[in-house]
Amino acid sequence: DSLPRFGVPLPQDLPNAEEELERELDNIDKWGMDIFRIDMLTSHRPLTCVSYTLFEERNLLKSFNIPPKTFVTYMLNIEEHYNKEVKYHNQVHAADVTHSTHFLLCAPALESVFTDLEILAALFAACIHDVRHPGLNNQFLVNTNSELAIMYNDESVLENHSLAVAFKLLQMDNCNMLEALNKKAVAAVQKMVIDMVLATDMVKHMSLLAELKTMVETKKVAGSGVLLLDNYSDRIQVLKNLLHCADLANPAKPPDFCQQWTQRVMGEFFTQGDLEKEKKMEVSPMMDRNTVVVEKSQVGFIDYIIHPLWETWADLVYPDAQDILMYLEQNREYYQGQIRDSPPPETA
Ligand SMILES: O[C@@H](CN1CCOCC1)Cn1nccc1-c1ccc(OC(F)F)c(OC2CCCC2)c1
Ligand SMILES: [Mg+2]
Ligand SMILES: [Zn+2]
Repeated sequence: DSLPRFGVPLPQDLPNAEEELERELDNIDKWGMDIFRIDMLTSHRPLTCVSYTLFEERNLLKSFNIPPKTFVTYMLNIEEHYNKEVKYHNQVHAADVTHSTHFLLCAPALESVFTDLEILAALFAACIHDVRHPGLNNQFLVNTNSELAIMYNDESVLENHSLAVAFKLLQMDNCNMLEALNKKAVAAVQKMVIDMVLATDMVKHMSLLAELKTMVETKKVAGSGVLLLDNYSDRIQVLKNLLHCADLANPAKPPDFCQQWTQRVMGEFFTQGDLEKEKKMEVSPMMDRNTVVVEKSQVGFIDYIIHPLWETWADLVYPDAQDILMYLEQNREYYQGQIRDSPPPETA
């Protein structure tokens, strides 16, 4: 039983789904790839389709003797363990972050900087980084003394849970995509994946950004312009920031994608806010559907979190991320313009 061409069976009711999907996947090396259309064309299995396409394109299945059937079985299993009812932290977000991770790894400034093992670890981390996300944030799980918060002693609860689930699923029948790697390589991948996924916890944001800024100030560059990273600590620090950037890339995407992501995340946040109200808890900031001004929140999010992070990343890989910064500034202007009675843009 051979695998379908893109790893996943396509919807029967769409006559030319395969050629439509091929057309979308032709953009896999572009920032503007339409992950929402790929979600539709794959009957909501974008993660398996995108990860399979990327691993094939990067020749990682052959390099690490990963049987394609095992890879697809594991990824479909991981995809099943993303929660379809959750509006933002579902398999479409995971596929988007995996694609963004791939794109950022393609930066000329990072050319031949990372080994195939490190690239495998980064893509794997992106695929699994939010698996089994309940659509509730760490603070809520801690405040409600949830099973998960108790299990992980209130520390990076969601991130620890996603990692544990991902490595547990690896042990299921015909799912161990790392079976051909030697013990040392498996241990190295596992450590890198743990370090990267734990770094996606937003509480780590400020310290991660501070380290990135220091790295930019002291960055060593080879004659060819590629980054010189000669120890694990520097290498994993760049990979942690790369995944964190990919996780926080929505405001740096083309406007219509940015706006779709905003709708999804507000849907998830308001659902949590409603639950907090129901439980007579204090409603979290940005989660009260009766008081949040979405456009203002997005401008603040971009100004205080997203732009500082992406500006620093763009410095690190200069001049590679300039068009990403352009989308970010475009989206900021859009939201600023949407704020009622906001001052008109200065005329030139
Ligand atoms: O929660 C966010 C950071 N906190 C920092 C403290 O203040 C509240 C927001 C980051 N985060 N974590 C998970 C998902 C997201 C997250 C991802 C895309 C978001 O917006 C858009 F790009 F789609 C997003 O927007 C929220 C709502 C308005 C402003 C922030 C949030
Ligand atoms: Mg997360
Ligand atoms: Zn995420």
